Amino acid sequence: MAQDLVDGLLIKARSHLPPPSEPLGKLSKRDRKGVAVIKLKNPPVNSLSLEVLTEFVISLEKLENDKTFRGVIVTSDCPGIFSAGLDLTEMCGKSQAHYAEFWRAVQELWLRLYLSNLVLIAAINGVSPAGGCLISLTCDYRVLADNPKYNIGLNETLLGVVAPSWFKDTLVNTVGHRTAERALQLGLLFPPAEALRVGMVDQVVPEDQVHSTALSVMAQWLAVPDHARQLTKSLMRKPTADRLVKQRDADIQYFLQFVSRDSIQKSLRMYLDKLRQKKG
Ligand SMILES: CCCCC/C=C\C/C=C\CCC/C=C/C(=O)SCCNC(=O)CCNC(=O)[C@H](O)C(C)(C)COP(=O)(O)OP(=O)(O)OC[C@H]1O[C@@H](n2cnc3c(N)ncnc32)[C@H](O)[C@@H]1OP(=O)(O)O
Repeated sequence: MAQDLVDGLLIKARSHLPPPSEPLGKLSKRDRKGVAVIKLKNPPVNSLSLEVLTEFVISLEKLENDKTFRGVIVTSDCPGIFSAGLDLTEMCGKSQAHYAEFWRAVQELWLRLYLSNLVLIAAINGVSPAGGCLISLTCDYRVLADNPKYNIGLNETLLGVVAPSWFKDTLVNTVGHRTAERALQLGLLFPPAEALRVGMVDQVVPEDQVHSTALSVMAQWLAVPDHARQLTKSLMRKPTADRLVKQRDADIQYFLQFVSRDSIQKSLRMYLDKLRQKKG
């Protein structure tokens, strides 16, 4: 039955988007079904570039505004990779204006996801570090594929950077203070069994069952009247989101100051170089 709920929507980097005459949404078709699937598709690693962040926000907004939609499954189109997190090249060697625009887009996506009226289920079908993990943490429920390579966590400290307070809050609200503190300080990436044990994900299932499980879970969440579920979600999450909303500009200034430091730029370059040299 749950299969009837699904329809597709692909989020891709702008350069890969279909031409304007062929819009992303085939809303009439999806109208009848009520659930969309957002598949991140920015090969090779689904890094969250400014373009992807922007497209993601636009797509979510469309779905939020179309009252026939009640739920979204967030998943990946890149085999083995849910998302490699924020695109490191957006934070390296760019202008202050670019950093500000990028960070505002990161904030915007987080706010949209975290406060979404829709039911969001993450079908995590690949590795999910830092920003990738954050996206899943904003969802209402996380289903992770049982593959020992599919680590998940906020590993920012290993890059020499710091997860901002709202990343930290999102994790604390999911796994509790002590687990979050240890995970954040050590930059822990949890394999599936550990992720389940600490509550970073809600379910670990065989890889070929991630999507069907997400669908079943969606059906359960959609069985609750929307208004009651939405108000409850807002009660739980709005105080956390409001902390950022009240100081968005200050948060951007913090980010600018932090990311512009020579030492931080050096750390990020070294990390990127290490990733690139891995192949050679
Ligand atoms: C009190 C003071 C507080 C102050 C706080 C203020 C502000 C906060 C400041 C900063 C906050 C920053 C928050 C950051 C969040 C992030 O999300 S950072 C990103 C973290 N991501 C990672 O660590 C993952 C890195 N990638 C990998 O580990 C692997 O790539 C993989 C995802 C496991 C996939 O592995 P594999 O399939 O083997 O692919 P490759 O490693 O070969 O990668 C292919 C190409 O992709 C490039 N790449 C990988 N990840 C990224 C990325 N995140 N961004 C950009 N590019 C990436 C990689 O370099 C390869 O490129 P080439 O093909 O070699 O060119």
